[in-house]
Amino acid sequence: MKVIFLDKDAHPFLRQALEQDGHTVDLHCTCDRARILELLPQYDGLMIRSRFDVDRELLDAARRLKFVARWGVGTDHIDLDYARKRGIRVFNSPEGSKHTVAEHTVGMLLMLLNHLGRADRQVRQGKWVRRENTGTELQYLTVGIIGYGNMGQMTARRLAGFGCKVIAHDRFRTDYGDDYAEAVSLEQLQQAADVVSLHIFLEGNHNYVNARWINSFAKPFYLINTARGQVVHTADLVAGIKANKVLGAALDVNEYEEQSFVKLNPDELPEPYQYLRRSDRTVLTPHIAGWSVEAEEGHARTLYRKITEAFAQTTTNHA
Ligand SMILES: NC(=O)C1=CN([C@@H]2O[C@H](COP(=O)(O)OP(=O)(O)OC[C@H]3O[C@@H](n4cnc5c(N)ncnc54)[C@H](OP(=O)(O)O)[C@@H]3O)[C@@H](O)[C@H]2O)C=CC1
Ligand SMILES: O=C(O)C(=O)CO
Repeated sequence: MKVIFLDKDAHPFLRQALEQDGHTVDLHCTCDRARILELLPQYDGLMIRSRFDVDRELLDAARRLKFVARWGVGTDHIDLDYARKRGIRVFNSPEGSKHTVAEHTVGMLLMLLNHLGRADRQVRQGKWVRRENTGTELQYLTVGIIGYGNMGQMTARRLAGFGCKVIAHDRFRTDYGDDYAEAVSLEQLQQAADVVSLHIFLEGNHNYVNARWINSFAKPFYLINTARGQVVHTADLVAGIKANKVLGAALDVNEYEEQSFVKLNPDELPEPYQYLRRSDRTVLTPHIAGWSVEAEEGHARTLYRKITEAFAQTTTNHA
């Protein structure tokens, strides 16, 4: 097979293993989309993170494409229905990043509960503030996980060690097959949770966190979002923080990240986002929950396994 890689920073394992199996791998990392459309007809496989939308136009250009290997998890930029119709397999690699997402989630939660971001900034500015930075112990809290898939399960497993109560709501499943979280309905979660961590995908979940959803909680709560920015309606979240319905928010993703940090000055973003930047009750990270040294190799090995299992043309010992 001929495979085109659109990411020069990808861990070398996948490329090397495919080459050792006799496939050809070409790196085209700096091309723009127009050039990729010209190149694609020659390729059987496409390896991509999230640089371009893998939409109908791109899939049509790739006349002999057999697979798309999504280096990472979210497939919201891939037209999965059309790929399926064309018989193109789509592989992703949640096995690679589920541990680091879980650790990042817990890290952000600890930052919120213990005011670590603010305290760090204050000490750097020469301020020694203690009472205002008094923490809240996780062990006495109930953490509600929304979406009990790869990331949700790993987060529950990490949280179990802190002694807190972990409950989880997943839209279809009620038997989780583990002891880390108790399965509950959304309404039960909204009654009990002190912390909510979002681990749902974007499809069908735009503005999932909105004013009505926030106001349905029995108690003020902390919100963590490592899923997708557009799952949260930012203006409604800010209103919730101002009304003390939301005690704090840790966001690794935000609804403006695509159009802003790539193309615009963050200072030009709308006011709700400026509020999140100014507030002491937020923790903001640049969509890095899924990034760790170990995850990179994990993505490479996972995709190699999935590609070779699907096409079963080679027998190797790499995986
Ligand atoms: N910040 C980062 O760097 C990273 C972010 N992510 C993001 O994390 C998210 C989760 O990934 P992953 O755990 O692999 O996804 P999974 O598909 O494994 O899990 C998501 C779960 O959420 C459930 N679900 C979807 N919508 C709802 C809803 N409205 N209410 C309750 N449950 C719902 C799904 O149910 P069902 O399948 O039954 O429909 C599924 O069980 C994705 O958006 C992904 O892109 C992932 C890696 C890194
Ligand atoms: O893999 C994903 O879905 C990510 O968001 C990583 O950047």
